[in-house]
Amino acid sequence: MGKTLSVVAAIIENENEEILCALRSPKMSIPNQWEFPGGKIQEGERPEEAIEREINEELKCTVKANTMFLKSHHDYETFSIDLTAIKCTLTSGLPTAHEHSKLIWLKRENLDSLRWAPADVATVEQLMTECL
Ligand SMILES: Nc1nc2c([nH]c(=O)n2[C@H]2C[C@H](O)[C@@H](COP(=O)(O)OP(=O)(O)OP(=O)(O)O)O2)c(=O)[nH]1
Repeated sequence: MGKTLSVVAAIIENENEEILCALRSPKMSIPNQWEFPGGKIQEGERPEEAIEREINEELKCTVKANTMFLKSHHDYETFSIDLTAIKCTLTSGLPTAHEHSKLIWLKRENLDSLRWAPADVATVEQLMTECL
């Protein structure tokens, strides 16, 4: 088993109660699969700081980290991920895809229509149970 990465991911909801979903590009690791935007926590960073930095870098907008939503662990074949999903509020600008192939807003009930990165499935399921 390879190394374990600590990764933060943003759950961003808009005024229509839709959640932002991002398609990883063919050039990224885990290509062509959907994720919640974010990235690796750097040394010395708190998860809240990491998600605010990553969203600013990747989507060219700003968010505020609100509440921790779900921590999950997933073993890929060559590495593992500790994923911390954090609910965030958009504070300025609109998310735009720079590194991703596409961004879409989806209602919770439709989240399982996408092919998610395997590490995200637990978070997707938790989000979908919130709408029951
Ligand atoms: N950002 C993000 N990464 C995820 C999710 N689910 C999942 O398995 N991953 C994986 C993909 C990558 O192997 C790793 C995060 O790397 P990344 O490429 O997004 O992070 P980064 O911007 O810090 O990476 P780098 O290219 O700057 O080194 O976690 C998710 O929901 N969001």
